[in-house]
Amino acid sequence: MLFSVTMRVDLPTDMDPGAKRELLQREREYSQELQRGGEWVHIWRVVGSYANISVFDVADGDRLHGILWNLPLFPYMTVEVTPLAAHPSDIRAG
Ligand SMILES: O=C(O)CC1=CCC(=O)O1
Repeated sequence: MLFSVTMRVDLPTDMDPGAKRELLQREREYSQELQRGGEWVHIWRVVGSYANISVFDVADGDRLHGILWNLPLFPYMTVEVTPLAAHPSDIRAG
């Protein structure tokens, strides 16, 4: 199943710089592992925002929930999930 996920990040302005660096490093490693595994298909920065739009290809909503819940940045995120379906006008669809 394909999902579009918008993640908005709001870190506390007074967060310890070392803790912030470590958190962002863990987030990057976690994300890149899922990208290499094929479940995190796209990640795009939203221009002008500390936010991304990502596309996930996962078995079901439970799997996506598990992935999102375990994001190191999850406690500092607002997440919006949109399930995707094939569009009949897509020229790539058989
Ligand atoms: O910077 C972001 O948009 C938050 C994020 C999610 C995965 C990642 O590597 O960074």
